[in-house]
Amino acid sequence: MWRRAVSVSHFTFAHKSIAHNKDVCKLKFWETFTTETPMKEKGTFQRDKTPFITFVLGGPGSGKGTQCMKIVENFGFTHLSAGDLLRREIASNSADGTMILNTIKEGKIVPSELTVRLIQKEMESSDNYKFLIDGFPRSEENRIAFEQIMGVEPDVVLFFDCPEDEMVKRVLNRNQGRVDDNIVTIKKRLKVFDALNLPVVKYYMEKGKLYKIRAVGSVDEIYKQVYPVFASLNFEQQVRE
Ligand SMILES: Nc1ncnc2c1ncn2[C@@H]1O[C@H](COP(=O)(O)OP(=O)(O)OP(=O)(O)O)[C@@H](O)[C@H]1O
Ligand SMILES: O=c1ccn([C@@H]2O[C@H](COP(=O)(O)O)[C@@H](O)[C@H]2O)c(=O)[nH]1
Ligand SMILES: [Mg+2]
Repeated sequence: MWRRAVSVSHFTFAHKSIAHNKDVCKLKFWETFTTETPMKEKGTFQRDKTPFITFVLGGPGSGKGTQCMKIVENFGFTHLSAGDLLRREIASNSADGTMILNTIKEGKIVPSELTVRLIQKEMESSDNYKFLIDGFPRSEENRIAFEQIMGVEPDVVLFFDCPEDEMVKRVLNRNQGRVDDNIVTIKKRLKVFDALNLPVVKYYMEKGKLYKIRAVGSVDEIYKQVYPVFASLNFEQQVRE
């Protein structure tokens, strides 16, 4: 099992509060939004090098992917977008492709074990040890499955807090041909986010691992809040010419 090498307890600007407090405890609704099946077995992730894992959370269109690209450039992380891994499964006509496509179209959550196995495969085949896991965990089920299968927890959790009207505007303007970038699915994704993802945000806030980023303004303005989180960890930065 991987063991933690870097403690986050020395961070100087811990998270204080989250928006939508009234919405964070709606776990009982999870069955409405997920195609979850029970976990079959517990396991642990075997690898030589201790990983440094950052979960990147936030609603649809909050700018997770955009900010991850900048973190990769400055700090040499490997970016694993759970949504991209699932879309790759669809594109490769895998056995689960149709189920994944239908789940994404409905804005629901793909069974945890499937997503965790995709992330696990990418992490285990990577030479890197620093990972940004973008758009995961989407629910407490996801979080628990990751911990059980991988045997590790994240070191840092970023939460991009963005007003709904701004998220909707960004998603509708994204123009990347995604099947879920339409107003009907966006409304469903926002409901799922409130009901299932915010409890995960709350969990990591209570664990002292959460960094809430106010995700409004320009990309660079937002990144000014993100940069110090990683700079404070003394990662050797990539020098770009
Ligand atoms: N600060 C910003 N201001 C305006 N537009 C932005 C900003 N950040 C990102 N965008 C744009 O908004 C859209 C959504 O951003 P992005 O794909 O990074 O969000 P995301 O959180 O990864 O969304 P999803 O969860 O749907 O994958 C993109 O078209 C991106 O270029
Ligand atoms: O862990 C995950 C991540 C994503 N999904 C499904 O994919 C879409 C799109 O995800 P993005 O992060 O916005 O790219 C999401 O709405 C879910 O349907 C998932 O099930 N589990
Ligand atoms: Mg994204």
